[in-house]
Amino acid sequence: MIEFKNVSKIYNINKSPFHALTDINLTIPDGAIIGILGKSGAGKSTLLRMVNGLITPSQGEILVDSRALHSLSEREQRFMRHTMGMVFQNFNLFQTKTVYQNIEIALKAIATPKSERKAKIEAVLEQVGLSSKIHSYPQQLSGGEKQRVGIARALITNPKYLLCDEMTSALDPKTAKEILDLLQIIHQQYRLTIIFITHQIEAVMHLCQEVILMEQGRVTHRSTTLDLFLHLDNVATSTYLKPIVYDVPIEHDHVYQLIYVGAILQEKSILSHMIRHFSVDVNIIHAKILLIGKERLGYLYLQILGKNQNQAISYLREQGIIVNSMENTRLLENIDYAN
Ligand SMILES: Nc1ncnc2c1ncn2[C@@H]1O[C@H](COP(=O)(O)OP(=O)(O)OP(=O)(O)O)[C@@H](O)[C@H]1O
Repeated sequence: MIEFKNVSKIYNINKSPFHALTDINLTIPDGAIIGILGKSGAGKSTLLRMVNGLITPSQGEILVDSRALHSLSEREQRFMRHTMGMVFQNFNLFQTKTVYQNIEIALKAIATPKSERKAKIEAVLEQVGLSSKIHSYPQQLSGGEKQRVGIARALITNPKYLLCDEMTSALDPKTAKEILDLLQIIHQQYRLTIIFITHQIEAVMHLCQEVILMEQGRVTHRSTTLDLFLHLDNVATSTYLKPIVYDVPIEHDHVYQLIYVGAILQEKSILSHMIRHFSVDVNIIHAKILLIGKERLGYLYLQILGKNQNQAISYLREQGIIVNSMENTRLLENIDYAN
């Protein structure tokens, strides 16, 4: 388990203090697969690098498996670092070394006897689907393959924690998805704790059960990923997430946003029932289905007209559907696309 207790980090920039992290309190339980999401400069990398002691806090403390990092001797810190694998956006591979040699470096660091290295490296390369590239150099590999080497190098020391720093940000969407699928398999197989920092919400939606949002050095939200999208309107810092859901201007009156999990609308014929029973007119403005892990989350924008409009909406809510009025929403004007 990893715990942050009142952790702050102050950098000195041109002799002025700069608060990169402010009063972070977090617990990351063993076996979690957790996404830390925020815009560039939010403090994600600083936070991640504190977990393995690469950056020390200015205030507060970090506990790994109930032991405060700052209280560890140098030898103990080295040992603790070996329980943590790290994967980077830019792969951090030695260009003049082969795939085999790049991974061997990690084994040398923990003094694995030479006689044991070959079998371990072959096994981990098979695991990440890269056996055929064992003697290739990084420049002979695609981005996805380089990241597989990065993952293999992180896994070879049997870490308990996997720290992922924007690891899919340099990859095209299809390759990124393949890498995330691989991480999921690794997570299931080894029950690793995975901390995945990113500014890509799509990666979090695909991989992470839980999400932490960061803004300007603070944690502003934590929930399951599904809950984040069920209640996006309640999340103060979600303006740059909203285009995922709201990508059309809503110019009509009496438009409501319906949010529901799974296929409940079709299975229970809810809309047909509502239209018949309450004699309302319904126009579909926009519809979208998001995949959160294996769960389907539906967003439906409906114009609902008629004198029984309010009863119809109450009925939808009784069926477990979240209904938000889009009245007075100036959607596109409010969206901050920069991230
Ligand atoms: N060594 C440093 N010295 C001074 N300022 C720093 C240092 N490292 C980071 N910062 C500043 O701290 C803030 C947080 O940086 P950090 O890299 O943790 O953010 P991030 O969310 O990971 O951003 P990105 O997604 O762009 O990597 C930024 O404003 C950055 O400029």
